[in-house]
Amino acid sequence: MVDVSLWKAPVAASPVHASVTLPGSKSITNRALILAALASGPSTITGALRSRDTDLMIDALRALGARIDGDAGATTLRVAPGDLGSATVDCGLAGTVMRFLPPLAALSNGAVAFDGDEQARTRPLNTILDALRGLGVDIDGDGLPFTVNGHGQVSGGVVTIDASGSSQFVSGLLLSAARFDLGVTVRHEGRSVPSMPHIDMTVEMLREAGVRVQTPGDGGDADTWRVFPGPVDAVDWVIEPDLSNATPFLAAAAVTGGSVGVPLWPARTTQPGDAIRGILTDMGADVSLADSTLTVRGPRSLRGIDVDLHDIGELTPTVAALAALADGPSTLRGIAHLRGHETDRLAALRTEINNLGGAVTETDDGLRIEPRPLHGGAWHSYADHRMATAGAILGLVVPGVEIEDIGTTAKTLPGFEALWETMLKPSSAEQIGAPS
Ligand SMILES: O=C(O)C1=C[C@@H](OP(=O)(O)O)[C@@H](O)[C@H](O)C1
Ligand SMILES: C=C(OP(=O)(O)O)C(=O)O
Repeated sequence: MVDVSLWKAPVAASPVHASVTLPGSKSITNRALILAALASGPSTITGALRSRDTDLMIDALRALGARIDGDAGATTLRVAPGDLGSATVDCGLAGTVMRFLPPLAALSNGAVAFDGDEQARTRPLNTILDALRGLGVDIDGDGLPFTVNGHGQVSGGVVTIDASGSSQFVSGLLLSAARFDLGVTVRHEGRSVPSMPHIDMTVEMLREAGVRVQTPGDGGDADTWRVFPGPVDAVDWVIEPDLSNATPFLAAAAVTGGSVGVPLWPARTTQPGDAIRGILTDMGADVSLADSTLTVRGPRSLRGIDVDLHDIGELTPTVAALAALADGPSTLRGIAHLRGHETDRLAALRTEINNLGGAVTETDDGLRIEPRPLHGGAWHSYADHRMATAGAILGLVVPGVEIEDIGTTAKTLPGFEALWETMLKPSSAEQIGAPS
């Protein structure tokens, strides 16, 4: 149920100067959990994110038969694979749970019943269920709720899908495919696949677990990914900080003319959040990476931007908030698929920024944002963690922004309000820590 209480977004009385340490990446944590549950021995996961999306994944894998040691909130997890059996899975509103788990559930010996939040029922899902049917899996239903009737084995083989709605359809099939009799060859046909770095993340993590993968980039056909059958090795995973969750904090420096540093920024990563460096630079901020800390120094005023976010759609709410505060117009393109995210993010951003006096129009594949003086008002978050954090960015410089259901940030960043409020304290340049 949506919490309709309002959180008064704090205004930055002066430029923000802070160091903010972020917890682990949602996307890497949930992939590591899946691979650990399919592995041939016990794995450890260090620096795991504990949030609604990752706890739903942990609960589901435990219900399916994996043993996961680590109390509520523990960021070091020991995962021992077990025999997979009947289970009930709550997907919440998590794309990674609803799309990564059905292929794994197909390997179980028993019926695995999936459901989730009411709002999750409208997220695109049938592509992966149809793909699994094409690979020999018995499934009742075409969307939430649905049941995967596992028979302990999946034939696998070649399947053609339209993954233009979500990269998670491809990632989900690839993650479990080494355990299918024939592995899998996924061919995409349709408009281009979004969020390609997330598929690269999947491929990289599979290879780290000793799985043989062929991609379009290494001799395979265009838009085709192949996972060969074989064991999944146990790995001691170390999770990078969540760079998408870092973006609102970096934006705080950009919109207040301050400076924010994020330690433990990886030198090389498949996380889309890394692209915030180029975006903030193009908007006029000074961005530097030294001694593993990414530091953003805000300009006197931000420039508008014309940017294709097709590969990095997750960053759209942050970029839209930045653009609404820039001194010239912006165009965000390549993100039609955001209409199937936690909420229709294009409609939500247009509506909420315009409610504060903005001038945002929706295009076929994105947003056009004209700068306007903004005023305070209620900001609806639509159970979308990134809508809530986008409102917080605006609230730093627009007095009177009140955010509905700030607790929805717990989807990927529990404790967001405390981290945000601490960032605004004068002493916070010293260190703001993630929970350990
Ligand atoms: O694989 C992943 O971990 C994700 C892939 C992307 O999904 P889409 O391809 O549906 O945009 C991204 O937006 C989501 O937050 C996480
Ligand atoms: C789209 C997102 O999440 P999900 O994994 O639920 O698709 C997101 O975190 O921006």
